[in-house]
Amino acid sequence: APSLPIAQQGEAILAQSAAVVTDPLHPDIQALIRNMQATMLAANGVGIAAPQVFRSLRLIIVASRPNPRYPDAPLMEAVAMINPEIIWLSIETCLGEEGCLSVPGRRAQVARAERLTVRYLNQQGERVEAAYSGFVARIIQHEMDHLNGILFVDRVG
Ligand SMILES: O=C(O)C[C@@H](Cc1ccccc1)[C@H](O)SCc1ccccc1
Ligand SMILES: [Zn+2]
Repeated sequence: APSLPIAQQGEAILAQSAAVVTDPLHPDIQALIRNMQATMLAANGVGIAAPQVFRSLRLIIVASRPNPRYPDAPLMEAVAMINPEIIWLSIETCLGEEGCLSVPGRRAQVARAERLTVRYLNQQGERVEAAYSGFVARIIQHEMDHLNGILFVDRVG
């Protein structure tokens, strides 16, 4: 699958709220998921949201793996989350360093909820509810922000 161009900070699409995916099993959506995964891997990302590849759709890929900043991050299979909704966020938050494929060269400490529960449709169109914590929860919150037109730099004082 080809690597797609990544929208950079300043592109209008990154500040918009993305649209709900109406047909998760549509071939276009299945192809987009494959292309987003390839794009994320080529860019050494641990996540990516559809608006970042110029598709204003509520679709994210989450793929934590150990990295210099988070050496104990879990190694996980990339998971596609279609129409994700965070249905619970812990009150406890934690600070962690973030970067963004759309804001190259910037790193900042961002406060995020330590734990969350997310409801989404998986690549097979099945409803899933799952709990996450730590770095994976951070990635999900970062990617959900992209679906709502928010960049991590908007959250830094
Ligand atoms: O731009 C994106 O959405 C992908 C980010 C995801 C991310 C979310 C939270 C914390 C860090 C990154 C990219 O993966 S940025 C590259 C990267 C990878 C590992 C650690 C930090 C930054
Ligand atoms: Zn980002």
